[in-house]
Amino acid sequence: MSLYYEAATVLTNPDKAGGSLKSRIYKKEDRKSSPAQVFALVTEASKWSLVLKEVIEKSGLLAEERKLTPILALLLTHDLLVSKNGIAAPTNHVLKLSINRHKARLTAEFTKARIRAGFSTLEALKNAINDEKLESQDTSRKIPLYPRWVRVNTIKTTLANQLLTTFAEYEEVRDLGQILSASSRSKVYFIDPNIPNLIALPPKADLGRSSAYAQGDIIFQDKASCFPAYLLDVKPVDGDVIDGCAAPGNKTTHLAAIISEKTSQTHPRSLSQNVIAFEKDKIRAVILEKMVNLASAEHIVSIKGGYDFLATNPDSPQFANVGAILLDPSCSGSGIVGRDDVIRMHLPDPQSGRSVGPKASKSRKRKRDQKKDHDSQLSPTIKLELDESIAEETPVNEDLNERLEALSTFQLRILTHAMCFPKAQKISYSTCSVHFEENENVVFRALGSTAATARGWKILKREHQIDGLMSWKKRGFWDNGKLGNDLGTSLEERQDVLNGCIRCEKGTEDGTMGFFVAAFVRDDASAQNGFKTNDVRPMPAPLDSYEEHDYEDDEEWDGFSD
Ligand SMILES: C[S@@+](CC[C@H](N)C(=O)[O-])C[C@H]1O[C@@H](n2cnc3c(N)ncnc32)[C@H](O)[C@@H]1O
Repeated sequence: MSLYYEAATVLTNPDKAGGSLKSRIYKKEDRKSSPAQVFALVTEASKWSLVLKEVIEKSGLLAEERKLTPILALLLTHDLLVSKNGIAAPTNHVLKLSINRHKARLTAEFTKARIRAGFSTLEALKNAINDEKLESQDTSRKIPLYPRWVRVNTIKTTLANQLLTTFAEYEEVRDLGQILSASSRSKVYFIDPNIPNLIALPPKADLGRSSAYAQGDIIFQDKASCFPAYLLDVKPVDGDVIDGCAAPGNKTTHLAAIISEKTSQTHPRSLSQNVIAFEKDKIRAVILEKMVNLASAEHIVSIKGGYDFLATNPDSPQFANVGAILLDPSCSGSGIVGRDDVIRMHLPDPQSGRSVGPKASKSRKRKRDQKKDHDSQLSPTIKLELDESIAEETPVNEDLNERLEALSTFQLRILTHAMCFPKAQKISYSTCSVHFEENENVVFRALGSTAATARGWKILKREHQIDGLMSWKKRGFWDNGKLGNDLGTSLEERQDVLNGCIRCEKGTEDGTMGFFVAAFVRDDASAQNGFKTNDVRPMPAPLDSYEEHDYEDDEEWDGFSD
């Protein structure tokens, strides 16, 4: 099979093979062309596809060359007009013959398209395409740009060291906006002012094959996802830390990094503080283990794979030293943003140019007999994920209200369960949801629970939060219709709780996903003494209890990401 047929098969994906574009190309063994050649053709042709789609449509190529599908036409036109080496096929190859017949018309349409786009030379057009300037003008593209957030893994390295090595050729910019508008080739970084050891790179910065990433020196993690471990502000005096819902492990490894940094400052030789990471889903627990090992956090993290955090007994001696708990339970995922490291291939309309060209009427006659091309039925734009990534959460859309009720019941159970650990002094609760039901609603109901009142759990007020988050402006909100007013709190207390809640919005200049986090601390003086853990056990699961999501991403793990 020729390079073009092979590349077209990768794009149409008739076997419905899962995985990213890279894994589909590089893992398939029975291919004649080299994977690098197929990958280069597909990615380069995608970059040019906005322009070439127009060229092909105006030339009437597809109306005349019935052997060509829109994808084949795009790949061949790319090599004919843009590639230095031209069409990679013998002179008498059927595909080469069919595209070469239209060389004059395609070249003329290409020149007109370039001039219409405002570029006086081919070189200027090439530069604009490489800098994705045409893509960013494409109005069909609604995904806002997000930076590529990179957390430096301080278990293995330091920010200063990474800036001198991995990012040695990069230049620092002082404004996140410069990062958001930078092209993927720009070597610029921005040091985040809120979270230590976090930097932002241009949205499509490709570090997935860098040795720093492969060795676990850097971790791709959204800024908002770094808030919970940082807000928990674990210190050596806090003892062990539980991560109740850990996979794929971004927050677990962040907790481990914070512990390792603080311990090396205070007790350089001893590391008696552990993170106990629970993950109910066995497949995701394997991913968690890989991530913990890659981050070199295995001496700090003890993984409880396949364990339900809700089934733990808080009074068990193994948790006697647990002083802090991080909870990032399953949620609707409504705050998740589609990452922008996908490539888009804009396909020419197979019906275009039917009236163009001398053979158009003849080809119309043949129309009914013609077997429909497989890829002519594809959507006009194919989106392909470049790299594999394991999401922290899988968004769900169906039956939203019912889903939110079941999820918030589960989230409240898990939070009130955490409040029962006798030595725990701090808890962080987070979701990547934008819904009040899963966020402030859960916080208020947890604060009103017997578990909280018996043990004196309060919201961590804004003024007591760690500096980088105290200064964060977006705070919790109140939704009148969704939680009764009878909470037994004054308006002032309610406002204190809302101010303690931290929100991130997606699609803003902050460059984060939609996210929520709040922390709780124990105030022993206000605890209603005399309760035993059993008295304050959280409510039993309701009939329509939360059911685990079907995680789509349980295929072979190929690196970790947000
Ligand atoms: C939102 S994800 C956690 C993301 C993770 N904190 C991170 O930053 O990479 C929620 C995880 O909790 C797990 N989970 C849900 N209920 C659980 C339970 N009762 N006990 C332990 N793990 C649970 C899910 O399988 C899922 O992997």
